[in-house]
Order: sequence, then structure tokens, then C-alpha cells
Amino acid sequence: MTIETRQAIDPRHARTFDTAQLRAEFLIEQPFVPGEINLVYSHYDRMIVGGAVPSAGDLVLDSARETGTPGFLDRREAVIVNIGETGTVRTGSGPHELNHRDMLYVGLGDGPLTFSGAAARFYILSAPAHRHFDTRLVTIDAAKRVDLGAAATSNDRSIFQFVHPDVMESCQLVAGMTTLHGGSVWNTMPAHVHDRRSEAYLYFDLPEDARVFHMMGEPSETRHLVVKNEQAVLSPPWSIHSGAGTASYTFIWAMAGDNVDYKDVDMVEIGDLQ
Ligand SMILES: O=C[C@H](O)[C@@H](O)CC(=O)C(=O)O
Ligand SMILES: [Zn+2]
Repeated sequence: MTIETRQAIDPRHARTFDTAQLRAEFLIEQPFVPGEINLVYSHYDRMIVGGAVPSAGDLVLDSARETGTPGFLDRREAVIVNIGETGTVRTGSGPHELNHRDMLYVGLGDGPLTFSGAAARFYILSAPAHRHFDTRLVTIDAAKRVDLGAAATSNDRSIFQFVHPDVMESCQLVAGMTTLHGGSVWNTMPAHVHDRRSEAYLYFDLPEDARVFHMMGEPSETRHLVVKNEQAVLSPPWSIHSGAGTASYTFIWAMAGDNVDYKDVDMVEIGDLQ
């Protein structure tokens, strides 16, 4: 298992970054490595973001020096999303079968996690937690669907809220999936920020020869990251997080911070973007 620590970057510092520095701090280039668990420990709300690709054999996430606790989930909760084919995640309380796009919420203390499935690809999210909620599998049918945008503005999309107060309780993690409908390529425009919560994006189901231009930065200092399929982006509390693809795609968004209020966002007027 590898864990890379990323410091929380001050927006005044981020303004000075060139492309390589922006990518090194905010892009997770290869979360999915066959036969490995590969994580980033971010100091933005101490979110852990990464992947597990069991392929040949089981992979176990039991402990990490970075958390300073004997077990990885002793003081944390997690969300696991399968973006590959059917696989199994065994938690302390038992096995859970995850089909493509299912999410598993794992409550505080319910580790270790064992990942299996020859063609499964597990996206891993974790944040500190203050109490236990029962581990729960949330399928796309159980998620709350919100349709937003329109074809005329190239942002016709469905937002599926999986770990969200309307569906289930959690401590900090709020997570879901947004699918762009055919021909639509823009997510989260008009853009927003939410200083109360950090966010992470994983773009997937994007053709190999397509790219998403992920918009980030303070509204008055925007930057972009060119992102390919199955790459993740860390979005600081001070940053917009929006993207336009050269093709349609799906992404997983997840937040952690002071509240779990999905609607608590500060919208950015289009005229205020620079
Ligand atoms: O705070 C909310 C997150 O940025 C995403 O849920 C937004 C999103 O999926 C979209 O508008 O397409
Ligand atoms: Zn957001």
C-alpha cells in the first residue's frame, strides 16, 4: 500500500503555480494501480482519496501510519465506490457485494477492509468521524436523483446523491455521482465554492482519447487541470470545481468538512469569474 501526503495549499500560493505544480498538488494521476492500494492523504479536511484494484488477489486496508491509530477506521468513516465490474468489500461486520457504480458506506470502527474481484476497481474515500453509523450498501436505485442543467447549455445531467442526509446519515462524508447525458459536457457551471467543505472529484467513463478541462482556483483566479479517465482532483475549500469534457463522462464527488448540507454553497456569478 502507498500513501502520499498532500499539504493544504494556501490560495495565495496556488496563484503562483505553473502547470506541473498545480498537477502535483491537486491532481491524483493514477489512483488505480493493478494489484495495489494507492492513497493520497490530503490535509484538506484530512480526506483520504485513492483506489484499490485487487486483480490477482485480495487487498487489505488495515492500518496506516498517517492516521496514528491502530486501525485505519478507528476514528474514521469511509465510502467505497466500485467503478469496475462486480467485486466484494469485506468490512469488520461482513462482506458486501458491489456492482458497477454501487457505493458502500463504512462506519467508524468497521475495519479492516478487504477488497476482492478480478475486474473490480474500488475508489476509496475516507474522513475523520466522531461516531459510528452502520455500514450500508447504497445502490443507484436507492440514491436520490436530481436532474439539473439543459442540453442547450451543454450541462444536461443527473446527480445521484448516495451518502447524503436525504438517504442516510454519516459524520462528514457526503458523496454521489453525476452523469452527463449524451452531448452534454459541462459540470457544475454556474460554479460554486463552499469554504465549509473540501471536495474530491473522480472522473470516469470518459473515452481514453477524451479529456476533461477541470476548472479550479479562486473565482477571481481560475486555473485548469487537463484530466483523463480515472484521474481524481482535490478541490480546496476556496476553489471552484467545474469541468468541461471533450466527451460526456461521469464523476464521483465527495465532500468532508463542517457540515453535511449539500445545498450550503456560495454560488459564483458568471461575471465574477476571471
Ligand atoms: O457541492 C456539490 C458538488 O460540487 C457536486 O455535487 C456538483 C455536481 O455534481 C454538479 O453540479 O454536477
Ligand atoms: Zn461543490
